[in-house]
Amino acid sequence: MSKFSEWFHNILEEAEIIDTRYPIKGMHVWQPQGFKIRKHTLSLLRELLDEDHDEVLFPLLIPEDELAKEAIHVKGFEEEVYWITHGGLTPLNKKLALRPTSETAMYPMFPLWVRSHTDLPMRFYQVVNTFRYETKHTRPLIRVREITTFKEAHTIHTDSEGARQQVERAIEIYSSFFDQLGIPYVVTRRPEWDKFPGADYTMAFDTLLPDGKTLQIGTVHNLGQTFARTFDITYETAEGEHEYVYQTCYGLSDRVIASIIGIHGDSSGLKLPPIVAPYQVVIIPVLFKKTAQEVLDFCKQLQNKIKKAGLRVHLDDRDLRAGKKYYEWEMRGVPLRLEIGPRDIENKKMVTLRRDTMEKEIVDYREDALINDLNMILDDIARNLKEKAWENFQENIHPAKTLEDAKNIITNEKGIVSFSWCGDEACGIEIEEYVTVDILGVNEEATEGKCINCGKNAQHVALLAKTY
Ligand SMILES: Nc1ncnc2c1ncn2[C@@H]1O[C@H](COS(=O)(=O)NC(=O)[C@@H](N)CS)[C@@H](O)[C@H]1O
Ligand SMILES: [Mg+2]
Ligand SMILES: [Zn+2]
Repeated sequence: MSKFSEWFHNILEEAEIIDTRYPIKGMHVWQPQGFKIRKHTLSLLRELLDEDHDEVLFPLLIPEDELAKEAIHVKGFEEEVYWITHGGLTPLNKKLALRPTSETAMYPMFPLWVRSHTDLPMRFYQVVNTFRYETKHTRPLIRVREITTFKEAHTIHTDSEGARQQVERAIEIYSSFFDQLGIPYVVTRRPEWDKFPGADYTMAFDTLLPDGKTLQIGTVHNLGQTFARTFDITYETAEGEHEYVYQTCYGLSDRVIASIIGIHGDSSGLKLPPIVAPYQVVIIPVLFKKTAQEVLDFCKQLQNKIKKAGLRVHLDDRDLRAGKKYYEWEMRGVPLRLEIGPRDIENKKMVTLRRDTMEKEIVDYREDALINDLNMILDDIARNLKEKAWENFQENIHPAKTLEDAKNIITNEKGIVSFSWCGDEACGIEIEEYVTVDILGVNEEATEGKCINCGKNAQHVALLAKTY
């Protein structure tokens, strides 16, 4: 996968995921196949969030003075904000920002919603497009200027313990989400110098793409009371006092879909986890002159049976060579293919091809157990995709004893380097400069050992990697 970037761009085009020919850099079109994958990914995410969040929808535009209120936050975004300056031919007396994220759209409204401690906790999320004028190299789904699939959650709590617990809860939700997609990840606390602008601390999910670079696929921020003070979000305590609230926010984006494609894909194309596949099963009838009608009739009722059981199934009865059909559905990543010919019907057999292993099998066609048999295979495909992805991920985490080791690993193998770190900012910046990549953060406390750079006692096991 040394040519991962080329492979990635090709498969987006060939599998008709998105069309990057839209005439604005960093903004792309979701085509039907990609849109379906996105739709199924989002329905899985909503299922997880709807447990204890309420979905809302805020305006896209943010008044300039609201955006500017939180100094650190606006500093972090001032180079990335798109502005609206006119309504038709009329210049606006107040510029309007396109949301880069929605803290400054939502938080001016929260004082109108939050009155008493009995109103809390509140947990909202929205799935919207956000806009960031990314100056670094844009890449489809990975670093875009219109983030079309931005899920942002924003929660409000009476005390810091509530916010801390919500951060843990968000990490559980994201872990379950990525686990169901078979995407491996490491969770770290971002270094002070790389946290979300305005946050007390940032927890981040990083995965690894086949070119050995990590991709930040989700972040959870503990905002403390910073935004509450800026936007005057207070609640009345049981004792009739007024206290500032504590907040968290956590976000995911199109990068989740980039990871599904990039991590599970292979040289034949997409390999989709059944849970997000537009078609989970494709039926290919093997047609000969004499028996074509009989086979087609059989496959039609097979398709109806599978559809009725709630599986997404497609019958490809086009007048095309079978081999052409096999190539296409393998490229589009359909998890399971059934090939049905006249002899199979006679012998009560069917030929299955699993996209994850590319293994063909002749299995019994068991009329009454068919749906169960198919679900067993699909579940096994999901499990196998996840296992293979985690194996590969873990193989690419390398411990480094010295800075030299770290630099060599990053230069030769890329991947993720784990090392002992004192946790001191100046030392951390020195390490980043020497190894010329980012410290992802710390993900567990170190008990013994010396800092890889300054020799002081190590406080943490830290990770570093070349990132997107
Ligand atoms: N230009 C971009 N293209 C694609 N995904 C992006 C881009 N910028 C950020 N993301 C993704 O969006 C996630 C959330 O963005 S963020 O800035 O870290 N956090 C927020 O905006 C907070 N308001 C939480 S919702 C990031 O973890 C990253 O996965
Ligand atoms: Mg950014
Ligand atoms: Zn150190």
